[in-house]
Amino acid sequence: MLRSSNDRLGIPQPTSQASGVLSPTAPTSHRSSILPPSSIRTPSRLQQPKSSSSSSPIPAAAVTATPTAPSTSIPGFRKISVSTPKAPTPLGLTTSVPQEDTSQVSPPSSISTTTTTTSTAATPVSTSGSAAAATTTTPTPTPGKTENVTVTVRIRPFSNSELKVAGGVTQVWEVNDGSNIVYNDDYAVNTRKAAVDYAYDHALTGSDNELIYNTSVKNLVQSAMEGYNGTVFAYGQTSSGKTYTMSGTETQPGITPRAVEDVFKYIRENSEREFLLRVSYMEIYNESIRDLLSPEAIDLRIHEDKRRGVYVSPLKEEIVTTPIQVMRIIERGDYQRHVSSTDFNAHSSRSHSIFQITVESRERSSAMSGSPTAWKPAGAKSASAVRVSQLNLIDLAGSEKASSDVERRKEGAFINKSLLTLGTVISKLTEEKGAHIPYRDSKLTRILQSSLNGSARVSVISTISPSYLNVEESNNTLKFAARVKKVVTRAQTNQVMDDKALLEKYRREISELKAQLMLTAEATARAPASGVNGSGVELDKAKQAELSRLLEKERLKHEEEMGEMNMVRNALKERIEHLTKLILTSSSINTKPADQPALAAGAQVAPSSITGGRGGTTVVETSADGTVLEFPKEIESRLAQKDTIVRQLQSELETQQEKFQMMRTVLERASRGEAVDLDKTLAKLEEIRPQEKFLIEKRASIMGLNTLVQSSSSGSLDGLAKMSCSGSGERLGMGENNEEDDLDLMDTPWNRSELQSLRQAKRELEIVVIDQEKKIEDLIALSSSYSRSTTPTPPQPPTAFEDSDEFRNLVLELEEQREHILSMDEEREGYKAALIEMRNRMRRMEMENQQLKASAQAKTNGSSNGLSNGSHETALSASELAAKIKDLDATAQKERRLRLEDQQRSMGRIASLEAELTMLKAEMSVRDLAGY
Ligand SMILES: Nc1ncnc2c1ncn2[C@@H]1O[C@H](COP(=O)(O)OP(=O)(O)OP(=O)(O)O)[C@@H](O)[C@H]1O
Repeated sequence: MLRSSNDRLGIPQPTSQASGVLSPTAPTSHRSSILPPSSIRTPSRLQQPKSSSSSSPIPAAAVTATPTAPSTSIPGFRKISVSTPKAPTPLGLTTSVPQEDTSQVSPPSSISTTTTTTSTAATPVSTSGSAAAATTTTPTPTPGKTENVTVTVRIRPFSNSELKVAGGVTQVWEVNDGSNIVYNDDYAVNTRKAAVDYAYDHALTGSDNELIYNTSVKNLVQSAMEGYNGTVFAYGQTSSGKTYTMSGTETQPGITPRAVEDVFKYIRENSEREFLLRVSYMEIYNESIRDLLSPEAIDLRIHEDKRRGVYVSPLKEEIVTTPIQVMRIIERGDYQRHVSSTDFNAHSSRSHSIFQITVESRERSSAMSGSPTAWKPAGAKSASAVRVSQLNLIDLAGSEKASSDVERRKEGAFINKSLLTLGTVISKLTEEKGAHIPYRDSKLTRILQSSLNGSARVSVISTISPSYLNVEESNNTLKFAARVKKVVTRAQTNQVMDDKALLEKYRREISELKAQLMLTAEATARAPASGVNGSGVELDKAKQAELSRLLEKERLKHEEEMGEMNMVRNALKERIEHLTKLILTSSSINTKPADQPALAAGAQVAPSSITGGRGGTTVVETSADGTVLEFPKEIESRLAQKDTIVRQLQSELETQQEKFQMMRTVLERASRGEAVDLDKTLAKLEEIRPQEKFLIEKRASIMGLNTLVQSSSSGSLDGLAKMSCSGSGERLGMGENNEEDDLDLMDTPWNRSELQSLRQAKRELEIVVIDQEKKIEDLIALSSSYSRSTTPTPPQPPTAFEDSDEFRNLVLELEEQREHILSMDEEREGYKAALIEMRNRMRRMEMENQQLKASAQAKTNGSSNGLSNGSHETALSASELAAKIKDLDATAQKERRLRLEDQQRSMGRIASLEAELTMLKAEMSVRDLAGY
C-alpha cells in the first residue's frame, strides 16, 4: 500500500493515562529515567550542568507526560507539562521540565549515586554529546583522520497501545549521563536482572527533534557541505520512532527537513563558494530498489566505480534551488513509499528509504570570471576543482516479530533479513580484521557499503521503546548500536576536475553561451540599415518603382533576419539565466523569495513556489558508467508517449481514409443516377461520427501530454488536473507550452534532432488530420442534404457543400436524366398514338374495300343483264378501283402477318405456361404421393 505523506507524518500520539507515581522505594539515581506517565516532572537533565562524575549528586531525568497538566501541546502528541521549579516534593523531586521535554530530574538531595553497572559497551565512548553541547558545532573532520561512527539512542515516550496493555507501562530503560542506557532500577530489582550499561555518544528521551538533530546530525550536514560524504540512518524495531525521528511532524520537523534547511543556510552563509544541489529518493522494498521520484522505475541496479564508489542507476536526480522545492520532492517520494498498517504500527514503513542530496561546490573566485577563456583544461590542477559530496538520509524499515498478515510477514522476512545482514556486516567490520565483509548479501548493505567501509561520516540513530513489552527487541537494538559504535571511518573530501561535475559543466556552458550572445550582438550591430536610398541619384519613375520594390523586399528580409537573431539571443539569454539560477551562491539564495521558515515535514507547499527558472525542475540521471546525463528519463518517456499517439493517429487516419473512399464511391454512383441504398449510406456515414470524438480525444491527450510534462517539470499535480480538461478547443498538439517545454528538454544535443523530427512529424500529421476532418465534415453535410431530399423535413439552411460546383453539377446531371426519360416517354406515347391511328385507318380501309367490291360486283351484274340504270354514283374507273383494292390488300396482308406473329408469340407463351403448369402439377402429385 502506498501512503500519503500526510499519513506518514504527524501520526497523533495518544494522550496517556495518568497512572502510578514513582515508588517511594525506587532508588533514585542520577540517570534520566523514563517513568510512567503520571510521574512528577522535574527540570530536564538536558538543562542541567553536565556532570563529570557518576557519583556526583546530579539530578536524574525521567520521561513523563500527563494529559491534565497545563501544557505546551504539540498537536497530535501527549500534552507535556511545563511548570516552574518547585520545592522538593515528599519524594524529593522537583516538578519543572522545559517545554516539550519529557525528562524528569531528581533534585540533588534525593539522588543516590547510581549503582555501578556492568558496562556492555565494547568501546570507550565519548560523552561529548550531552545536551548542553548539542547546539555547539564540533569541528569538521580532518581529512584522512579516523573517527568512530556517531551513535545516538533515542527512547520514545510510551505509546497508547503500550499504556493499554498489562505490563506495558513497566519501564525498562533509563538514560544515564546523557550518553548511557541502563536498566531502570525498579525493573532491575523486580526482574533481578543484572545491570547493563550501554554507552553511546548520546542517549536521549522525549519528542524534541531539534535536540536530536543538533546533537547528532548538524555537524555531519555541515561537513557534507564542506565536501565529506555523510550518512545518517535510523535503526530500530518497528514502531520505535524511526520515521518520527527522520521525517518528524508538522510541529516537530525531523532530521531530514532540518538538514535541508541547514544545507541552504550553509550556502547563504558561505559567500566564497558556489553550489549546485541535486536530490534523489529511492526505497528498497522486498529486496528490489525503486526510484520514488520515478515510480515506474523499479528494480534499479547497483553499480560501483572508483570515482563514485557504489551507486544506483538509472536514478532520477532533480536539481534543486530552494528548501521548499526539496520538501516538495520528498513529499512526492513519500507518497510513493510502501507503508502499511501492521499489528504494531498503523503506518509502518515497509521499505528502507534513502534520500540523497549531492552537493557540488567550488570557489567563486575561479568560477565567476565569466570569461570563456578562463577555463582550464579538464584535469588541470586549479582552484576551479569541484568538491562533490553526498548526504544520505536513511529511514530503515523496522525489525519486527511475525505478523498476522501474510503479505506483511513476507515483507517482514525481507526487512529482517536485510537488517540481519546489516548486523553481520557491522560485526565483521568491527570484529574480524581483514575478513570478508558480506556487503553483497543485501541491497541495503551494498548501498551503504561506501559509507560503512570508511569514506563517509556516519551517524546512527537507534530508536527503542521504553516498555517492558519490547524489552527483547530493544536489547537487540542496543547491542546493534553498541557494535556500530565501534566502526571506524576515515572521511575525506572528493575533488572532481572534469565535466563529470555538473557545476563545472554548467559554468563552461554559461561561458560558451555568453560568448555566443556577444557574437549575435555584434552581428546585430553590423547589420546594415535598410530601406534607405542614400545615393541621391535622380532616377526615372520606372526605375524608382523597381528600386523601391527591391528595397522593400530587402527590408522585409532584413526584418526577418533580425527577428530570428533576436529569437536566438533570447534563447541564449534564457538558457544562461536558467543555468545561472541552478548555481547557488550566498547572494542568489539570499535574494530568493524561498527564504522560508523552518520546514515542517508534510507542510503544505504551494506548487508554484517550487518552480525555478522557466518553471521547470531540472532532472539529471547517472548512467551505469557514472556519467551524469541531463533529462534522459523525461525525454524517453515523453518520446514514447508521443510515439504512441502518433501511431494511434496514423492507424486511425488510414481507417478514416478507407471509409472516406467508400463514401465517395457511393455518392458518385448516386450522382450517375444509379440506384443506391440511401439508408445504408447514411448509416455508414453515421459510423464516421464517433471518429470525430477520437480526434478530439487525441487532441486532448496531446494537450494533456504537454501539460503533464509541464506539471512533472514543475512537480505539481495541478498539471494533471489541467490535462483532464484541456484540449477540445485547440488544434491538435498546437499548445504553446509544447514547444517551450521542448526547448527546456532540448538542452542536450543528443535528443535535439529527435525532438525536432518528432515535432515535424507531428505537424505533418496535424495537417493530415485537419484535412481529414474537413472531408468528414463535407461528407456529413452531403449525407444530410441527401436525407433532406428524401424525407419531408422542414427546409434546412444550405450547407457549404450545397453551394459547391460539385453539388450543382450533380443536380444538373440528374435534371438532364429526368428530362431525357420524359422525352422518351413522350416519344413512346407518340408511337403508341400513331399505331392506334394506323389500325383505325386500316379498319376503315377494309370496310371501304368491301363496299367497293360489293359495288363492282353490282355493276358487273347490271351490264351483263343489259340493265344499265345509267347511274354514275361512282366516278371511279375500274382500273383505279383495282389499284386501290390492290393497295388495301397489301396493307391488310401486312396487318394480318403482324397479327399472326403476335398470335404465334402468344401461343408460344401459352404453350410454355401450360408446360410449366403441367410440370408443377406433376410435382404436386409426386409430393402428394410422397405424403408431404
Ligand atoms: N520521540 C517520539 N515522541 C513522540 N512520539 C513518537 C516518538 N517516536 C515515535 N513516536 C510515535 O510513535 C509511533 C510510531 O513511530 P514511527 O512510525 O516513527 O515508528 P517507526 O520506527 O518508523 O516504525 P516502522 O518501522 O513500523 O515504520 C508514531 O505514532 C509516532 O508519532
